[in-house]
Amino acid sequence: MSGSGLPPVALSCGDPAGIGPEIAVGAWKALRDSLPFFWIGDPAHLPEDAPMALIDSPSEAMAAAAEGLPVLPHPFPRANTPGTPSPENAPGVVDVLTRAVELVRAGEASALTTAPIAKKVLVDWGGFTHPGHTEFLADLAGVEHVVMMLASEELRVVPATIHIPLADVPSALTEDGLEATIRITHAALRRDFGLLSPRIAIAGLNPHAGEGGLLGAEEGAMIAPLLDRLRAEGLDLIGPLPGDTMFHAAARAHYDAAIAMYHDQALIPIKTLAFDRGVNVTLGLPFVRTSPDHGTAFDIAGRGLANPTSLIEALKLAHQMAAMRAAAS
Ligand SMILES: NC(=O)C1=CN([C@@H]2O[C@H](COP(=O)(O)OP(=O)(O)OC[C@H]3O[C@@H](n4cnc5c(N)ncnc54)[C@H](O)[C@@H]3O)[C@@H](O)[C@H]2O)C=CC1
Ligand SMILES: NCC(=O)COP(=O)(O)O
Repeated sequence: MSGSGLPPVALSCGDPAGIGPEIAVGAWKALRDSLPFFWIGDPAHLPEDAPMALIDSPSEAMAAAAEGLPVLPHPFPRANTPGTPSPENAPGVVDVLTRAVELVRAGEASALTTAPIAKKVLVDWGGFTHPGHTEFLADLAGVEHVVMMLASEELRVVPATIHIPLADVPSALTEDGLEATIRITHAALRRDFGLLSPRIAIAGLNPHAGEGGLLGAEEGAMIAPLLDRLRAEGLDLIGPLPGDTMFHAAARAHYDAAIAMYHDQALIPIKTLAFDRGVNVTLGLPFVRTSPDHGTAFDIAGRGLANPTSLIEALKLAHQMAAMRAAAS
């Protein structure tokens, strides 16, 4: 237990050939006195000079943090080569993730923060059958619909469809799916972000939100009628708005979160505004999960260039959400 009375946050190693190991050490340096967390992975995959403290159980993390990054060891078959993912190590990345979830679900960890994985590496070599953590965690938890939110001080944004080809977006956008996304987002803004009457903006799919049907039909046929129905229940919804103009500073002042129709419509604005500080949060799971907004950054791994700030923000948000849920229960 920490000073807050909560167990520590579990941090999965992600792909060890990416920047995960070095930013975990950076996060420990920043948070060692304020936020208990532990890293699950192979200690031999950490940078050579990294201060670390091996632990046998998450309950030892708080005390161990005085010495170094608390590490719950999970041996991998191969040594690490930063920048070059190893086929032999790929199954271990998935095992660590599964082990971290088990610790959270057993109450030994208060929340899960994940370091980045390379999806294709895990699908090709790791027996992974999902396009990302979000879908994998939903499956592990037995939840049908979860929501990906990217959060920063400047903007919170949610893609209504996630890791699918752009060509599949129109058929994947269903009224039921969008309704679930709006409801889960609304509930999370209240529960996890303390916003009693959240204002949510919803993007259109097409240029100019369809321009009255001239540039696309989805807005008039599905999105606008759904928003009208939910507004009648009292939800504070704006839209459908043109995706190209809803993210400038003055527009952002009118909402607490924006729901976009596809991955890049959502992630381009937040990564432009706050790439080094954005946090990816999965909403709708029975436990808290956050992650940095960036990926494995194989191009700079092991070179001392990686910025740990997004991971630090992810750990802080995980701890804060776990504390809010504990206080409310
Ligand atoms: N949550 C997760 O597990 C995520 C995983 N990915 C995965 O990461 C892999 C690489 O994806 P990319 O599109 O190249 O995105 P990326 O975020 O890994 O890299 C994009 C650019 O930003 C730089 N960068 C990223 N994080 C940085 C940091 N902390 N400090 C300094 N520079 C940083 C990289 O060097 C690169 O130039 C893909 O396989 C993708 O699936 C991508 C996003 C999230
Ligand atoms: N672009 C966001 C991303 O790929 C993160 O996905 P996930 O692994 O958190 O599902």
